[in-house]
Amino acid sequence: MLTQTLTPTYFVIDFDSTFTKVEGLDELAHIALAGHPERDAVVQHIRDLTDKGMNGEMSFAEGLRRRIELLSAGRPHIEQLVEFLRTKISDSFQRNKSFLTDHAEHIFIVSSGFKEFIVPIVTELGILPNHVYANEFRFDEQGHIIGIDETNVLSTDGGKIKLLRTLSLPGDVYVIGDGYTDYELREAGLANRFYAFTENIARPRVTQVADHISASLDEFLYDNKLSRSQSYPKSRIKVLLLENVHPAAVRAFEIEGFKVEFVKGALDEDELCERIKDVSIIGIRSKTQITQRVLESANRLMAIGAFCIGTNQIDLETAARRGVVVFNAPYSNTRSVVELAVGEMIMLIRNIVPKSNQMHVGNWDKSATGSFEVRGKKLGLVGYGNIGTQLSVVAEALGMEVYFYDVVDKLAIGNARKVQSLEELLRISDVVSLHVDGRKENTNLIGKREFDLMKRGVIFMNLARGHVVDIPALREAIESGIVAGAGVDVFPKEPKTNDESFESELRGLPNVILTPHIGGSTEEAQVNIGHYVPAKLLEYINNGSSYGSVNFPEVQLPKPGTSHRLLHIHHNVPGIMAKLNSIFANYNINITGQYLKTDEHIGYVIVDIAKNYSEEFVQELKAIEGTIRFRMLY
Ligand SMILES: NC(=O)c1ccc[n+]([C@@H]2O[C@H](COP(=O)([O-])OP(=O)(O)OC[C@H]3O[C@@H](n4cnc5c(N)ncnc54)[C@H](O)[C@@H]3O)[C@@H](O)[C@H]2O)c1
Ligand SMILES: O=C(O)CC[C@@H](O)C(=O)O
Repeated sequence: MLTQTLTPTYFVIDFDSTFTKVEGLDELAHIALAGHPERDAVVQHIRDLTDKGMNGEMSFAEGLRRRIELLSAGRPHIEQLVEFLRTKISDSFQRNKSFLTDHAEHIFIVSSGFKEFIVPIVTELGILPNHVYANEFRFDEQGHIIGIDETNVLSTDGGKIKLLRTLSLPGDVYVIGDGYTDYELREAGLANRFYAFTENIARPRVTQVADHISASLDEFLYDNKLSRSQSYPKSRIKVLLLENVHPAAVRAFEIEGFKVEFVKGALDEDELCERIKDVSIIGIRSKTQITQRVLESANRLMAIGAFCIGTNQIDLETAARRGVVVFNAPYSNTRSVVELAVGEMIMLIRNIVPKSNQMHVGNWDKSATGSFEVRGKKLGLVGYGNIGTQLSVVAEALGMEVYFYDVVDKLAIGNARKVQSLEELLRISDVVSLHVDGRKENTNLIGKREFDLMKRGVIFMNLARGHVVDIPALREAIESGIVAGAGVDVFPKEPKTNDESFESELRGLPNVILTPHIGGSTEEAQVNIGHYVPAKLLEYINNGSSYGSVNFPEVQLPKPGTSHRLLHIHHNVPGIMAKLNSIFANYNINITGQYLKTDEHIGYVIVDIAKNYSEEFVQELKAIEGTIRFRMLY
């Protein structure tokens, strides 16, 4: 942790919706009114009164009096409330217990809530009991709440102001809270700064007047250069998710405390250059092009998540040279593509599409002409990777003979047979299915020459990438009868959103199944991807692990434990490690773990250190010639 301290400063912290995620009095009503026929309505009434008070729309004293009247609670309910509040302490307060204990002498809880439930909670995190200023209940002999201590200054309008005047703190005062009454301390000149705390609730009337907005305690501590649990506050990390990725992904980043922006469609290059400026993580699918220009506009970008298999839409090399790690989901939708390919293959070879279309206009054409079984037919797979091999297994189970051609020497699975050239594969196959990756060199891999090599009456399928097939040549092959049926899921030019129309020379042809790039679009695949890709990205952001990346040296790391972890990404040129190590030696810093992986262009070194470090040490590491990016984790 950074160990700088501040000149004498007092921290005045609110309780409800700041120290805890909820409003204590609202929750007390919820507990006390269990079984009451109108519980929801009464609790809602109490919440409305709380909100009015917090927003400064109602006299505080009046709101408090009316809430207490509605409560009908007693001591046992307060005990239950305390148990409940223990589970509702704001995440960033829990993470930063050491700040609360280390600065206990300078921290005051000033709240319009009640000591009976505030003291047990805050003292567990190191707050001194005599530094808690809050209201107190009055009880009857049976322990029922019958009112509040009206002599307590906090039960009156302007109570926090009056209290702070009496405290007369001898130094700077920073107020952290979510309510208007917290801001009023600043307005009254009793505080130097007011931080609107928005981790649990952001009230526009309060944030508008705040000196700063802090989405977490880490952000407050970061602003004030105080020791904290996060080197860089997560609430400042912006995640941009495009192309309608699964809600599981949004949740994963929000739970982590990141700021998430969600966009349903893709963005074009200009829009993206603008939107990506302050983004740290971007999630896309197949439509968004992450070009060199986009990457050059992305000043803060650390990682890209391709919520799909293909990564040809991303300039992977430029990303790596800029220290941006790219992850994809290499298997999450494989099965979905295979099932669609099998379904289409059977529909096409049976000539079902024209027959179905005829039925819709009233024509009954019961004939077997031009309809075949897949059993015993030769399936030719171009590309024998994850999808190709899985399709191979399923097709064999259907009784097909499987042949494949791959540029890499691949081991045949089951009874599938490897052929030596694309030409040979095209000549022998009854069904040709493309499953190559989208590298540039595969542009127009299948054109007129290749269609001319195929058997007359072949079934042709492309569920890989649009640019792999020369579309005019495919149209010609369909019209000339070489291709008897085609299934096409991917196109050289695809609409960016569902509102754009689809233009293609393949429209209107017989026995052609056109699908809108949905090979991987099943609920199962999308939910898998929605969990898988964020997990990879978070492992990289939180831990430094690049395992599974498609453009970066892969390192799988243990958790940093109590060490500080330094991540240094550099151009792969000689001498960098020697320079790094000499800086560690000069500052007498003990290394507890070191991991290094390089590829042709970059080096990625991770160093765990046991000792506190200074800002000069960090600056020296950053200044090493050839450094691309430096990050500190703890
Ligand atoms: N339609 C969809 O919704 C959808 C869904 C998922 C994947 N895909 C696409 O499907 C394709 C295959 O995916 P995968 O997961 O099997 O990929 P993969 O990387 O596992 O396999 C691709 C295989 O193609 C081979 N290959 C590349 N170029 C070749 C060439 N010119 N000739 C022969 N072999 C070649 C590679 O060596 C590799 O074995 C990718 O293009 C992917 O983007 C589409
Ligand atoms: O869902 C997508 O946009 C892409 C699906 C597919 O082409 C992939 O590469 O996984």
